[in-house]
Amino acid sequence: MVELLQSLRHFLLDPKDYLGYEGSESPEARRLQNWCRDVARVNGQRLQVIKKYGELCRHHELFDPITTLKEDWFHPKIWALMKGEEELKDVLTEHLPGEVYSFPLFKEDFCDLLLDEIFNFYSSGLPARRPNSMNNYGIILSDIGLEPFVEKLQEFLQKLGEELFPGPGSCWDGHHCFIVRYREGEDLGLDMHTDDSDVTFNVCLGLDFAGAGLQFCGAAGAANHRKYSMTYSHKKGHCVVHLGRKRHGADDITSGERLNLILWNHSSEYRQSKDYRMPAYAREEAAPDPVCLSYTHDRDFGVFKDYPKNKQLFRGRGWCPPVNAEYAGFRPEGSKPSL
Ligand SMILES: O=C(O)CCC(=O)C(=O)O
Ligand SMILES: [Fe+2]
Repeated sequence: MVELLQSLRHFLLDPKDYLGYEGSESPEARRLQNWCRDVARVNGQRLQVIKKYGELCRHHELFDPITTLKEDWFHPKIWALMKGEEELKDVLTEHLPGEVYSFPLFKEDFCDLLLDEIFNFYSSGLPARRPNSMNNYGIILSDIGLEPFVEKLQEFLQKLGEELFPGPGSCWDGHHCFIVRYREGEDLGLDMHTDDSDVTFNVCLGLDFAGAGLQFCGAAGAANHRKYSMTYSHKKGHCVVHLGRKRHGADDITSGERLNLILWNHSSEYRQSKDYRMPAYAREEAAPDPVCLSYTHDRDFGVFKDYPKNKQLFRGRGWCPPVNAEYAGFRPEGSKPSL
């Protein structure tokens, strides 16, 4: 153990020396040097923002690394479940066994408090990275000083993950937690996708809105990957939890504004398993359901739908389905139907 920690320390302090690249001008050494420089720059900027926002934040209790989560933030049913005073079946709605569930997580007052903090960050004018390539208006919570809150929340939800999704829901040791925001003139909805997450929690924080159903299709690699399974309707304070590999997407908001907290959980242990490293990829059972099509991922999107405005650049970039998983009668976009 001591040796392992010493090696880790050596690598973190001086990766070039650790890997024997010191003094070398090889492409690998240069790549490593550039990578270290980029990571240091991004991390430096992030720490600056956290420090500055520490002086501007409104709800200090959210940022405190020491104190535990407050009972008063949580819906009484989930709190009681975690204390062993409620039964799972009385707290949880099972939408798709082993794949999608929902439950009340936060009290409405706590959603308002969290949103007050988020809007305060927006109005601070401090820079924030976008949570992923698809959400352009969200915030990564660790980037504004809320990493301790995210860690405590993940720990709080771990038992539930383990019970509902043995494997992907076990032994979480990483997270990516962010706010997504949808309103007129900004992002309206989200294309069909799977998450870089083993298990995803998605909590609606408000505000008032219409539309924005969360559509679920099949799991990546399953014969029904692009077949419709259900629509979840968001409710303030309620959380939907699903396998990251389940294909899902958000309908456009038709009025109002929606902000959700998304918690992606990673389990290194699960990621070393055969199930994760060598997943079976079944042939698709039939042509996709239109609601399950993705303009960012699918090779046949244009066969069934017109590309949305400003999304033409994705044409021809899709990978799904892989060649060996094509359904009978598949044709990629741009090809002529056979007579
Ligand atoms: O907008 C939503 O509710 C879903 C967001 C989502 O799936 C994601 O960010 O990965
Ligand atoms: Fe997602």
